[in-house]
Amino acid sequence: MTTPQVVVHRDKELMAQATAARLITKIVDAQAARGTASVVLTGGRNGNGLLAALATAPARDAIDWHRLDLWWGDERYVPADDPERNHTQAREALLDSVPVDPARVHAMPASDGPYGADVDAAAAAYAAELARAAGPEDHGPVPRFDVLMLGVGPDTHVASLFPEHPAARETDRTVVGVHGAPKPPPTRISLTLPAIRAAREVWLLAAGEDKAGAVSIALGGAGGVQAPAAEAYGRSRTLWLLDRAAAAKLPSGMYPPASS
Ligand SMILES: O=C1O[C@H](COP(=O)(O)O)[C@@H](O)[C@H](O)[C@H]1O
Repeated sequence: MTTPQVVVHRDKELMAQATAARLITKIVDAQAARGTASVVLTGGRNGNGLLAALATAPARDAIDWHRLDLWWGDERYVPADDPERNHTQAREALLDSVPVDPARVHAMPASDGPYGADVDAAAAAYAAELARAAGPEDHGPVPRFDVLMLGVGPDTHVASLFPEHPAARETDRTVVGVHGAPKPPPTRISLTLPAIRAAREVWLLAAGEDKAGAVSIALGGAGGVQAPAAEAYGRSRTLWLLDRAAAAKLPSGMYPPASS
């Protein structure tokens, strides 16, 4: 487990812009070192805010978009063109305006796709796609993603791993179908904590006062079943990227002064 590092920005707009700049640098460095980069996207307000900031960042053209693999941490199991899909929202915020290679955009299956209503089969198919992408150097069933991003929900959920739900207890499978999620829509697909922990870096995003309780619980020593965000960490780095409102309930000694 890597010890979480906490960075606090003045507000959610600055947090999105600073995280976009951080992500550009990380992708460019990974492409220079290994030829390609792999990033796991998150849905939700902060994930989409980051993608929108990336879309307007002048330095976005430093990324070689053709040599970037994009995966998702979770998906709402609805039809492919549903506006609630994380993939649809990512396309609108960024992906439709940059030259990504469609073969490297690994969207999770949709409910009107080949698996129909069988979300467990859809999750197994995504696990198989991840396993095919993993090389010997990854030493496991998923690639060592360069960056895996997670929006933190007000209840401490990350991806579609909700507190006390079976998916948050999964220790074997890398991707699971989620049934009866407390946040709509109830049927979802999610990476599990073991898959999340395969990433080199895990970045947790939280902005707004409705996230302050979740941030303090997760960083205050809770377990991963009660607070899934608490046990989402990367192999070499775990970074919590917050705005002041989301950090309001943390002890001030836990992080450096917020950027102004
Ligand atoms: O439903 C979801 O919610 C979380 C957090 O979303 P937010 O709007 O509260 O920031 C998100 O991380 C997840 O990907 C998404 O499916």
